[in-house]
Amino acid sequence: MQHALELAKKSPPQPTNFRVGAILMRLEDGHISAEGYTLELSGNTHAEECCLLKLAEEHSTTEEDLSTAIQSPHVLYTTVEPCFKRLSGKLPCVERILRQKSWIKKVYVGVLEPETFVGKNPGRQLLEDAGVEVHYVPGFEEEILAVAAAGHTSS
Ligand SMILES: Nc1nc(=O)c(N)c(NC[C@H](O)[C@H](O)[C@H](O)COP(=O)(O)O)[nH]1
Ligand SMILES: [Zn+2]
Repeated sequence: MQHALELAKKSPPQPTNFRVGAILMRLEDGHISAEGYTLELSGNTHAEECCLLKLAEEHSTTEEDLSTAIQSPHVLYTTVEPCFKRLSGKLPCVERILRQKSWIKKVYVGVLEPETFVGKNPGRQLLEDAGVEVHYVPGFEEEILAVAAAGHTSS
């Protein structure tokens, strides 16, 4: 989670989203298959989205078809829990993860999504219902939120 937080710090501060870092780690050996942070790739991307897009690129496939290219189970670390709704209307990360539930078996989150933009985030339940475990990693909340909201007007 510390590594994901370092990634989040690379994200350009914006008032309209959170700065998030994410890592896709292979379960069997801890190999980092992909990592990303908010807005790393063009197109108003989320950190989790960047991980999937970069991995798809690496396997010469699309994000949608990634589950045909990846077999070994992975865990996703993300400093802020995956979004279930986006003000931009782009596909939320919970949906993106559900498409990959054959190989993304667990999601570790550093904080639950603050209600700043879209209110309560029921994404965790959707993931658990689909068989993707969601684990909360305590101890990083304060720093994760400070980084995530760095682009917001100081409240
Ligand atoms: N888990 C997560 N990873 C991210 O990389 C990111 N930026 C958010 N942020 C959640 C927040 O709810 C959305 O950023 C707003 O709803 C605006 O939506 P867009 O980002 O413009 O699609 N959440
Ligand atoms: Zn998202």
